[in-house]
Order: sequence, then structure tokens, then C-alpha cells
Amino acid sequence: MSHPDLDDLSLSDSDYSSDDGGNNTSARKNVANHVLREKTALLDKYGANIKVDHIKHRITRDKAERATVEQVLDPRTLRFLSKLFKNGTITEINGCISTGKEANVYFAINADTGKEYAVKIYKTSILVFKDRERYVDGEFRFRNTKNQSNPRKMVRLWAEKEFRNLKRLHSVGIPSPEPVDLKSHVLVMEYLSKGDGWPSPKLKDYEFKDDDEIASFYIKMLIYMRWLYQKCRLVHADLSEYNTIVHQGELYIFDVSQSVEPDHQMSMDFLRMDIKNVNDFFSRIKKINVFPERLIFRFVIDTWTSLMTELIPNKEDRQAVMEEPEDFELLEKYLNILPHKSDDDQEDAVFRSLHLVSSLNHLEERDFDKFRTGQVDTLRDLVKEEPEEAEEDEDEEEEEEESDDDSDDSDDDDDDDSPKGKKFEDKDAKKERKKLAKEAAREKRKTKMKKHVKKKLTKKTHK
Ligand SMILES: Nc1ncnc2c1ncn2[C@@H]1O[C@H](COP(=O)(O)OP(=O)(O)OP(=O)(O)O)[C@@H](O)[C@H]1O
Ligand SMILES: [Mg+2]
Repeated sequence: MSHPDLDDLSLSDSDYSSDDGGNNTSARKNVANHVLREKTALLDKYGANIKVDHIKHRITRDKAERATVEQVLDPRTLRFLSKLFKNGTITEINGCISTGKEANVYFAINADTGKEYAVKIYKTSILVFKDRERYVDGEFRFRNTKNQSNPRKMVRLWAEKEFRNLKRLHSVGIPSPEPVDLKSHVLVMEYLSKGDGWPSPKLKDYEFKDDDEIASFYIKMLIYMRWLYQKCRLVHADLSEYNTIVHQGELYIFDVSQSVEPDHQMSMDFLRMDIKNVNDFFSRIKKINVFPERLIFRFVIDTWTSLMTELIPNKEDRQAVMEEPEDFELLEKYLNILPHKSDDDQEDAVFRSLHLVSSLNHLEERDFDKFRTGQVDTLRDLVKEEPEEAEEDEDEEEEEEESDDDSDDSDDDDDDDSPKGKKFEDKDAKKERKKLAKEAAREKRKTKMKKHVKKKLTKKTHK
């Protein structure tokens, strides 16, 4: 069969755009014809290699149905897929693994090398795009980009983000599908399979041998969460038993398009949500003892030095481990000294209810009232290990404030006989000064993190 030269037919992104204001009808007709011709040519050339029906359990190699392909894949997507055929990354698409809210995932192979791939195609329809905003807070991520109003550019950005994030995970040794190729909103990655086309199970479907195996996966999950934060500078932001796969005995993390960097204004909330999801799965569904969420939070964001100081209090003994930052076994040892969460953990309840921001810069106007009344905490301050002396100083400071509040007239009548300005104040000025000081102290207490909350979050309670 003869084809027009596909490269000559290729259109740019803007050619597919419908926002030309409707002024140039004949130009639009031309483009529409062009798109149609391109689609037909691509289908003639690659249609027989693309099967988009749902795979039920096992990857089959039935004949591709051109009509279904035509229905499911829009011309633009087809064009980017054809680039993957042309550059030899894949030779066949053999069925649909998943149709999600944001993307469809297909199973693909390269018949020449025998390699298997997962091809994730982001949905570009405006309807889905609106949905995405609501569900995944994409709005935050792209709030400063010019592309917010253009869904095609948005999904391309989204796919690119996933591709780059996967690279980060892969490069630091967090088990994850290896990213292979990216063409606009079409992403190719390693396919995690049991072999013979069977996909490896998601964590939620994995049949654990026993409680020990469940516990070991829980530990892995927490350590990978820390590595994500410490080594990749990422918070997953949708971590759960649905976005992790057990592959060849390892826990694989994927679906990282929505992951954010720690300085994202919602990163701390996302991290807390990830921790909650993980804890809920392992405690409620798998019925194992989990650690308190606030301590996991600290485990994820605290420095290596701080964790190791706790694990090995003796400085000399600690020297050796300082050379092995982020060592898996040492992190595992650290987790093993943590207490388990009790059923009525009030401290975790407090932690869950705190409004979190990673820095005061992230406070928005609506947050300021809450901040004044102590309902907002900056998490980095919260988990910082304070040197003992600093803590004592603070105690004194607090006591001072207290006494200032409680006693009306005694604080400056001390026995120190060196002359002090205050001693020679007239009575009214003194009254006024004390009133102002009291007010200031009251204000300060309001904005200061409640001490019991801070203690709860910074000190481990070994039970
Ligand atoms: N590399 C892969 N190997 C094997 N299966 C995969 C791979 N990537 C994705 N999948 C399968 O496809 C499903 C959807 O993938 P993913 O979570 O990345 O997309 P999604 O659009 O976010 O989907 P959802 O909205 O369902 O979370 C996964 O749950 C998994 O079953
Ligand atoms: Mg997913």
C-alpha cells in the first residue's frame, strides 16, 4: 500500500489548536482535511500494530481492530505514537492495561528485542483536565506557568514532570519503572511484569506470605519515602497501595506526575497524607503494628545526623555511620527503635489536625488568623531537634512571661542596687509600661507554638 510521506504531513501543535477565534474558516477546513489525511495514513501504516482493547488478565496478541484504534486515539496521540514506532522504541501496542482518570496505560513490545513496555498516554480532553485539577491539585503545581489555560500544553508538562521524576527515582536507586522515552504526552517506561505478559501485582493485590513480609514492605515503604524526600527532593503526593507494585520481590514506586518538591506550599500536607495512606493500609487492612504518623514524618524530613545521633548517642561510636548517609540498614535500625502507635494515640490526632506549612512564606492571607491563634505550625521548625540549653532558655523565658503576667508589681523591685531607669519611673508611666508588656506577652503567646504540641512532636515517647 502506498502512503503519502508522513513527515510532510506532520502538523505542529498549534495546527491542532481550535482557538483561532473562528475567523478563518477555509484555513480551518484545510487543517481539518490535513489532520484527517494524516490520521488515515498513520492508521494505514501502524493501525495493525496497535491494539487498544482492555487486557483482562493476561497480555494477548489478538488482531488489532482498526475501528477501535480510530475511536480511542485522537490524531495527535496517533502522531506521537507513530514517532515511537519510527524511532524503533516499540513495534506493537498490545492492549490497554488501565484506563485511569488522568491517563490510559497500554502494554507495548519491541518485537525485535523482545522487550516489554508500559505506554502511558495522558488524556488531553478538557473535561478530564478539569477533573484533574479538582482531584490532584494540579492547579498549585502550575499556578505560575503560562500554560494553565491550554490543556494540551498542560498534559505535556504533566507527562514531562512524570518522566523527569521517574528519572530522579531511578537514578538514586528507588525501585521504579525505568523511563524510556517521551513524546509530548506519550510516555514509555519499563513494564513491570511477572513474565509472559502477566503484570506484577499492585501492593493492594499482592499476597503476602506472612506478617514478617508485610512488616518488611512497610519498612521499605517508609525508607523509600525518606529517600524520595532526601535524595530526590520529592514528596510523592499520591502514595498508596494503588501506586506501588510488588515486582520481583521489591516494592516499586510509580505514578509520580503529581509529585512535588519540598518547597511547594502544599508539600507538607501531601507528605502527611502519604504517611496516613500508608499507615492506614498497613494497619487497617494488613493488621500490623505501625509507627505514629508524626514520628514517621520526622523520620522522612529530619537530617541524617539527627537520626543517627538518636540511634547511636555515643559520638565516637557514631563516627563510622556518618560516612554512610541514607544507608538502608541503618535507617531500618532507626525505625526499629521507634515505639508503635497505640490505638488511642492522641498525639497523632493532634498531628493530623495541625495546619501545616513548610515555611512562613507559604502562609496565605486566609492562614494568618489561624496562625495568630496557634493553629498553624511550620513543620520544619516543629521537627527540629533543639539543643537542651535552648530548651531550658525557652522554659525560663516562658516562666518569665508567666510571672510578668501574674505578679503586678514585684518584678523590678529587685535587690540589685545598681540604678535602673525603670526604678525612677513615675507611677502612671510604670503602670502603662507594664500594661503594654503584658499585652505584648499575651500576643507572643498566641503566635507561639503551644509548648505541649511542640513537645509532642519533637520528643519521642518510648513506651
Ligand atoms: N510501568 C508499569 N508496569 C506495569 N503496570 C503499570 C505500569 N505503569 C502503570 N501500570 C498500571 O497502570 C495503572 C495506572 O497507572 P498510573 O497510576 O500511573 O496512572 P493513573 O492515570 O494515575 O491511574 P489512576 O488514576 O488509576 O491512578 C497502574 O495502577 C498499574 O496497574
Ligand atoms: Mg495511579
